[in-house]
Amino acid sequence: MQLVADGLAARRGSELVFENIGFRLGSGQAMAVTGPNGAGKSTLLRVLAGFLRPHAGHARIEGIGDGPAEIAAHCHFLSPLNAMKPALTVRENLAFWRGFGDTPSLTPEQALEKVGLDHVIDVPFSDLSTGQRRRVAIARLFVTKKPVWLLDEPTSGLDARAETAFAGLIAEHIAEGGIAIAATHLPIDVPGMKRLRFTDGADT
Ligand SMILES: Nc1ncnc2c1ncn2[C@@H]1O[C@H](COP(=O)(O)OP(=O)(O)OP(=O)(O)O)[C@@H](O)[C@H]1O
Repeated sequence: MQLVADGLAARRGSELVFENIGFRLGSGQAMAVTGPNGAGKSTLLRVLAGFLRPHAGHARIEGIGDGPAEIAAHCHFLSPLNAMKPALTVRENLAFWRGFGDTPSLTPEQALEKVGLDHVIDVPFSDLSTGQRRRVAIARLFVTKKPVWLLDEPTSGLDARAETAFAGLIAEHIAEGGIAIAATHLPIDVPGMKRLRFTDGADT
């Protein structure tokens, strides 16, 4: 499996955010996307996930198909907003996401163990701390299995220990043949991680 971007350009409103972005990531590879605020890192992830139509170029997962629906079905998108319902408990939120995907994987209990948070399983999401919310959002990556992880500022709000643990989870995911792309301002210590740097304006 390969995630391929060819000559990608994206607009937000009338603004050209970036152009001419190309890369190829195979199974077992991870890439960090870095650059200043507003450079287009989140926009790139949204284009890759199929949420935004590129202005030019295209993205595809070779071996799967290149339609936006096929790509979306094979990607987890971890947004800074966490995508959890505040009034539901952690268990209920993770059970919802587990039922939502095509390929259920770990149970909510097992996924929470991955992020060291099994003790909050029956707590409403709204009662968690910022870092705990982020860790529950990370646990979502494990309740359904998808080979491509698109991670927008995944370690924001995490303490140093949780940051290291999450780098280990990414390393585990790619060792099992997955692909991960993280838009980040904070270094993520995954051995062999590739880099794509956006400069102010748009090019690499
Ligand atoms: N929903 C939106 N509607 C219109 N313009 C947007 C929208 N979201 C982002 N933009 C614009 O697109 C450009 C790129 O934003 P993007 O969020 O991709 O940057 P980023 O590199 O992820 O920034 P940050 O480091 O602050 O997260 C910015 O100029 C921003 O103002």
